[in-house]
Amino acid sequence: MAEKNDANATELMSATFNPHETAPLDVVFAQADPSTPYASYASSPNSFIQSCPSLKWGICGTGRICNDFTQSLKLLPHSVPVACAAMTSAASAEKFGEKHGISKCYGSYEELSEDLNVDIVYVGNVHVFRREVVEMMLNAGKHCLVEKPFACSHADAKFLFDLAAEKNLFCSEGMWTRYFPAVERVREILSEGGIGEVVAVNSDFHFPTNDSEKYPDSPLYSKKLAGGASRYAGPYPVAAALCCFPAFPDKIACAGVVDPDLGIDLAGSMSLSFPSPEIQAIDDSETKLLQAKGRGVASINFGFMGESEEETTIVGTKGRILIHSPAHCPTKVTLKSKMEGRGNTESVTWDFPLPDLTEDITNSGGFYYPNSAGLAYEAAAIARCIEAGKLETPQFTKEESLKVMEILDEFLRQVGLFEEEEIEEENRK
Ligand SMILES: NC(=O)C1=CN([C@@H]2O[C@H](COP(=O)(O)OP(=O)(O)OC[C@H]3O[C@@H](n4cnc5c(N)ncnc54)[C@H](OP(=O)(O)O)[C@@H]3O)[C@@H](O)[C@H]2O)C=CC1
Ligand SMILES: O=C1OC[C@@H](O)[C@H](O)[C@H]1O
Repeated sequence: MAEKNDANATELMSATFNPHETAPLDVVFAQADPSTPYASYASSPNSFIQSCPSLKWGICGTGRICNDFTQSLKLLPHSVPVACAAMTSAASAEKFGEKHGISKCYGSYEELSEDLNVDIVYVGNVHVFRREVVEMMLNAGKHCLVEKPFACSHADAKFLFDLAAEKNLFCSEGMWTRYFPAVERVREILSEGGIGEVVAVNSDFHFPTNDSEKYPDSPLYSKKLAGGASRYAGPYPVAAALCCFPAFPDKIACAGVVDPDLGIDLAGSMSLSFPSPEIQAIDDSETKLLQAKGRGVASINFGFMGESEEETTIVGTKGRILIHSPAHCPTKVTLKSKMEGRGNTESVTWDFPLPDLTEDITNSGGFYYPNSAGLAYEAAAIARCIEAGKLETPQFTKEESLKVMEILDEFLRQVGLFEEEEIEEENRK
């Protein structure tokens, strides 16, 4: 295997950006197409996240991911959390507000929805309440960024996206992976045909929860709160597969480990096959393959019972891409281009370091979850989209969210856990 220091890679690596440099940027993002933020990273790295337009955020929930998202906003001078709300206690909202310098702290989500100063609500409480909370925010005229999983069923997700469209509001699932420059780079390689036609994707995400959560008194293990590995970890590898294949899978074969007492899935695996949306085959003279575009397989697995390497590999007719661990929030990508002879590749790696933390972030306790500073990429992209009048982001569309939900529904159905009516009923309690 040859290691190549590709000129492009060197250029990108030396373009490691410092988010604390003053952004000279009135111009770059005024001109930037919100669909190509990666290009902005490459051409003007020091202002990649800093120069996004202003947006006033309301934070719905005061748990761990809400902490991390709010901390990440501190990297964006123009995106400001102006209000927060807790459903479990007003004291929790006060404590959260004090920690993050947010003056409006509400003891109910209704009050947050009525705050006229809030442009967009980050919905980061447990997902079993998605339908009622997002519906409330949309009905109050708020744009919404909704943590993954977007909802607890495809039906609920469709209902909420339709409502957002009817109200002409931005609404998106927080599939933050897609906004990492490393993933933007992957999409660029794919669209340039850098690995030929994609034929397979392998993606895993197992994180251990029994050492960090009170077992079993955590929402992760609660059937009533829609716990289970497929909803907490599953969206990432499913979305990784969908990033590479445009069609909906024609076959979904699932297996899972279900805890009979808890009634939730502790681990799962899925084999997906994707049909070809284009009937004509491509006669690729280099690979001597007759390959139908978009046809391939994905193998994904996820769980709560151990810690996996957490990588995504995308295999193409002319090479492969490795999204290094942690693949759901990656900073490193390797392209292995196929050379003559089996097993021979030429490899080039790109690093996209996370933004440095501000003192404010460090002094207020930093982050709970790995690489959460990268949530700033998502927040910045959304601010750009909203300013451009877009109702979703090109990085992760509503259509893709709906596909993820449909596949997760199917997983739960095949392992005997999907009771649509029961979940919907729970949502409304
Ligand atoms: N993108 C990412 O990297 C991550 C996303 N997530 C997603 O974010 C969501 C929340 O996860 P996380 O922050 O880790 O969860 P936490 O347990 O830290 O917080 C959950 C919040 O949900 C609300 N809640 C309401 N009822 C309950 C209940 N009975 N038990 C516990 N919480 C309750 C509370 O809201 P309140 O504060 O309003 O009272 C609480 O703060 C999940 O949907 C998860 O999938 C989680 C981790 C990382
Ligand atoms: O989305 C997530 O859910 C579970 C977490 O442990 C993980 O780090 C996170 O990104």
